[in-house]
Amino acid sequence: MARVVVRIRPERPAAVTASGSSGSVQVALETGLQFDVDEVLADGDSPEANQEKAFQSLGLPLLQDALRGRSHGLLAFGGAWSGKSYTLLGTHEAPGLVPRLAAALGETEAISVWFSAVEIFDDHCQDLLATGPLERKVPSFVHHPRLGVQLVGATEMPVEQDIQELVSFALKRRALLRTCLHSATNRSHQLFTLRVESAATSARLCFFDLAAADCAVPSLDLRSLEAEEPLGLRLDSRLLQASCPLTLAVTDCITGAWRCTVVATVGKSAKAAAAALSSTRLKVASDASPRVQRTRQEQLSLLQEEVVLLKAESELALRGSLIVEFNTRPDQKKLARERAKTLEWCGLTDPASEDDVTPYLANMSEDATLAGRLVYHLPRGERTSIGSDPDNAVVVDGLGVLPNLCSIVNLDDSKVTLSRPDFARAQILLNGRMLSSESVALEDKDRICIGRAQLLRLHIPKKGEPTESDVLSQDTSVLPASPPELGDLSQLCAHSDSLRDLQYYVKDLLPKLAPPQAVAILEALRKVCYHIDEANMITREVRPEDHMQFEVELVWDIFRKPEEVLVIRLMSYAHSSSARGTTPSGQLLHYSSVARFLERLELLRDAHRGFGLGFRVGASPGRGASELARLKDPWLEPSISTMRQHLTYASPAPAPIPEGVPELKAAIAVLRQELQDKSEDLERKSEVIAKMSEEMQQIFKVMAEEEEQRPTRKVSRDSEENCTMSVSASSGSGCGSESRETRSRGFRQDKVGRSLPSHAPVLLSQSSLTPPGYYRDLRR
Ligand SMILES: Nc1ncnc2c1ncn2[C@@H]1O[C@H](COP(=O)(O)OP(=O)(O)OP(=O)(O)O)[C@@H](O)[C@H]1O
Repeated sequence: MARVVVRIRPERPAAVTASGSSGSVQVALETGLQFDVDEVLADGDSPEANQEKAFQSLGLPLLQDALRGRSHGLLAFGGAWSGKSYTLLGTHEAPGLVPRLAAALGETEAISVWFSAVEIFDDHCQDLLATGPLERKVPSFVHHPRLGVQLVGATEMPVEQDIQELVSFALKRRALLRTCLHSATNRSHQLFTLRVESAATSARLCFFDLAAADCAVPSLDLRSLEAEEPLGLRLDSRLLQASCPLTLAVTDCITGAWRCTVVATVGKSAKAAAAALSSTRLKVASDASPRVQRTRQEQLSLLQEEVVLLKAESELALRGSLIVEFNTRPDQKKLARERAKTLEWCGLTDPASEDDVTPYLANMSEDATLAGRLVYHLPRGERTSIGSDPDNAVVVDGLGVLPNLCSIVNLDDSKVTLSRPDFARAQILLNGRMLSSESVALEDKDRICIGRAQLLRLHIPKKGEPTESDVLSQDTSVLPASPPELGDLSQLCAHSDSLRDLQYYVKDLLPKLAPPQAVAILEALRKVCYHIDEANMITREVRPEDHMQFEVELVWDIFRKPEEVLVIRLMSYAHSSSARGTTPSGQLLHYSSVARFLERLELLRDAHRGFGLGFRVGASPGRGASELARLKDPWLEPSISTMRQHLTYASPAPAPIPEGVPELKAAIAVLRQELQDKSEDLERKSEVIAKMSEEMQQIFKVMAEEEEQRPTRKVSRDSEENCTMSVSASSGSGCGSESRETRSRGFRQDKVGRSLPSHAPVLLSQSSLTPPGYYRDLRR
């Protein structure tokens, strides 16, 4: 409940009478209205004594609250010139509540006091302590659910010096109105705040100098207070509707969050006194309890926490909206269906794959971006078949992959077995070795090489989660890292066709060498033979008709490095027919070192890929391939003379480059001129041809007419003479410019001087139509 005090100026109106003692005073008006208040301050003649009395009554409770860390609001209601500002601020001679409180707080140790002054006018706020242009500083009131209403953006000055200077600075900047009664009356509401900070507490003392109802726009609506409804509830609804700065500013005072004091000042006007005393009916929401005031540091950390939360919330909201947008896009469902279908077709999905215990095969690749991209789950209790046949659960296509290569069975998510038919023994390697029997139990992280196309690694989650390095491992070596045992020779030979061909030779050789050297040679042989087998597989698949085969030979210089002891030869086994049958006769195509062979193997792999795409690769050695074709053939070794020939003659000789740019430019200019001359000449010639063909048309027409008239026409000798004379007169103009007289008589002269009828065919002279040299040019 707010404490209500009435202050009556010395010149009190006769209409106001007060009776009763402190704590229960009745103020009555002539009109009959009565108000119960807590205290009445009737001013006497001494201004200083009056102000001191007002401080004792109104100021001390505020001082005690501030020192205890409680905020307190004081609302001053009253008519124009009733003494509101006088009560709050006073004068230099008789300071009001604010300067007295500031002085009292300043005397207390370990407390700092800050002063701010804000004007609320016509629903706008202005900072009265701002030193720049007013419009640059626009403070505002912000309602925080836990910290209450906060004044943001107002200048706060530390109260270290005389506060009167700050007060008079602020008062000079407020909006005033000149009326017929008063020289200047307050047109706006003002809020003066003392923020009191100590190490443990933080409190605010807010003083509202509320303008008289008839002077301010808008003002607090006091009429509804007469209905004695709880103002707190009413203001809450107004808060929601209007966010009026004044309403926001007083919210904490009258909703019970802060303690509140109401001062009704009574001046000379009886009407204004009635309006002011109406404020004494102000009721604070009874169930509200004063809010615990937090220190500045606590407020700061609370706000920082909220900023983090709000950021997270907005981020969450943004992501949520993105997910909703993504999911509601019309093509998403269709795309998801198609993706699921594709994965199903590839054998890459299974309902069981959703749990975390189903074993799976993941591909290994030297390229880290491709490693682990293919994951084949092995459903529990099912047989997962692997091969190039589309009916298999896992379809793998590529070199050395048979239609039905092997199958893997997941028995109970921890026991997994692999079985393969006997004919596929060379096409499946488990950890670099062939399977000793048709069916074996697999272990976690076993490497399974499918033909020469795919290297897969088994993961059994129940036996340990694969690490990231497991999945992205770029170690794609198929053969085991451990060196072979000398006693393993027959098993190694069983792995490899090429090594099997050498087995008797190697068996003889190895006992003659020191054990380390023997192991090193065996290891080198194992690696090389593995690659030779691949080269032979490619060769058989891509060009079976050429019967070519790569083989290993050992150079009998065993003190060199093992790789240098081995050489690779390419043989061609054309079959020759004889009476005994068909016998292979080998022809050596070339030798190469291991390093060179490995380079060639890369080319062969490319050729195999191209073959898969339908390209014909290489030139057959037995079909008299051209030298150039041999050069491009990755199997064949071109002779030195072929290469030299190719380098010398195959590419065209480069055009001589002019020594300097000026010469080049001159050459271009000459060529351009020649081109222009030729095109002009061509134009002239085409004009002439057009004219000639026109003339020819005329001639043919005339001939046709002549033909029709021939029997009736006869030329007289006399007429012929006339014609000759006439033509002589016009000589020099040529036949093309025959005279009017000649034509008028129907005759003209031919080339040899004979007279002809004017419509007879005529050979045009060179001088009349053609340019000089035309016929010469034509002959060219
Ligand atoms: N109790 C008082 N004793 C002596 N002088 C007073 C008293 N109250 C007010 N005055 C004087 O009356 C004049 C008007 O007072 P004040 O400005 O405080 O009124 P106000 O209610 O704030 O008016 P407005 O709302 O119109 O601005 C001032 O010069 C002030 O000094």
